[in-house]
Amino acid sequence: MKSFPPIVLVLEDGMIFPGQSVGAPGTVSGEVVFNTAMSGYQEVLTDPSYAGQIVVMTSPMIGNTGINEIDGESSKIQVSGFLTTVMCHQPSHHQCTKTLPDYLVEQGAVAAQGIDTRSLTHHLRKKGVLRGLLTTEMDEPSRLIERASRIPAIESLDLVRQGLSLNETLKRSYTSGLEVVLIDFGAKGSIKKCLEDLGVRVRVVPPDTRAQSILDDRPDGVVLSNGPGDPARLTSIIGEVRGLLGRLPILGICLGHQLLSLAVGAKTYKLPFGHHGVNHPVLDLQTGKVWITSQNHNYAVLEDSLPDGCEPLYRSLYDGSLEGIRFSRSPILSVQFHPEAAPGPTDAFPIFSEFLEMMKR
Ligand SMILES: NC(=O)CC[C@H](N)C(=O)O
Repeated sequence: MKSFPPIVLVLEDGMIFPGQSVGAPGTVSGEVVFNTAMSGYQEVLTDPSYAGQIVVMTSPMIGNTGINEIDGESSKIQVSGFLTTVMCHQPSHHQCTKTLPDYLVEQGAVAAQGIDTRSLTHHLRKKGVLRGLLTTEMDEPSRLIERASRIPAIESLDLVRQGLSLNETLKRSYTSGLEVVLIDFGAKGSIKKCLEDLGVRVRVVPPDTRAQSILDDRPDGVVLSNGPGDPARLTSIIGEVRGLLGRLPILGICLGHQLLSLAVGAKTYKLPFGHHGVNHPVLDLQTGKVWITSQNHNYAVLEDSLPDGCEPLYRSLYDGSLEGIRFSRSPILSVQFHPEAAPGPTDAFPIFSEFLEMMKR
């Protein structure tokens, strides 16, 4: 039987969770968050919104279908660290090209199996997100705890500008005749794909692109992507988003939704332990329908801070937090959940068609 080197997760509050290393040796740090998805670990690992975070999967066994060539949301692993109870070392799936542990090692990602993810998740639910050090380099517990307490808060990190661009140029047919600019704050590949599947030409631009240069190219609409970190620290980007308001149709997704809200003067706040999973029920306030959505965020927009002309459209049925808004005077639609799913249910795909209709009008 193969043996695995020891690894520990050390939290800033002094809790220590031992496990076995199934990735590369080394030390990583970040904000520890739990994700309740039972599948879709490849999408989670490669979602740039997770930069700066160590992800705990609550599902007890991860890796059963291995890694394939198609499900990556970007070209590399983006999470800071990855924790499971049981890691599958012998996957089975017809599209599988390598095992999850082999992928973690190849990508230099620090990861653990054998972690008591249930008690860790209970702890995070009680205390809220905590900073953690995940390391194969053993030391005195007191020294490790001291190091964990010195990890910079995610709010102080410039994660969006770490160059997470989506620049693959696939040959597609643009049957709708529409062109959108996708501002890449760490965009998941599936957002671009969903738009392209609807026949939209997508031009990806970097996070610091000026509003005027986007407007000069006269696209039919702008999509503000998902991305990592605290939205409120992105002040210059929020200023540029403000410059787009009322000038063309805009769709905001997750971080994009938060930036759009901040641009109109609303406020964001940090949730106690975030929403990370694929079964989050959201109420459509217009129709009374419930959508099951894919979610990954630690911040939310404060509903009470929305200005006039900006109405709540969706609300979380877990904690009542705001999940989407619409503007009465301009074609702007903005959602906190992930209409592109990946991983997760596709209930919210119609958000993209609704945006297309806005652009056509
Ligand atoms: N997926 C995202 O875009 C996440 C947005 C933001 N970083 C948050 O945690 O709330």
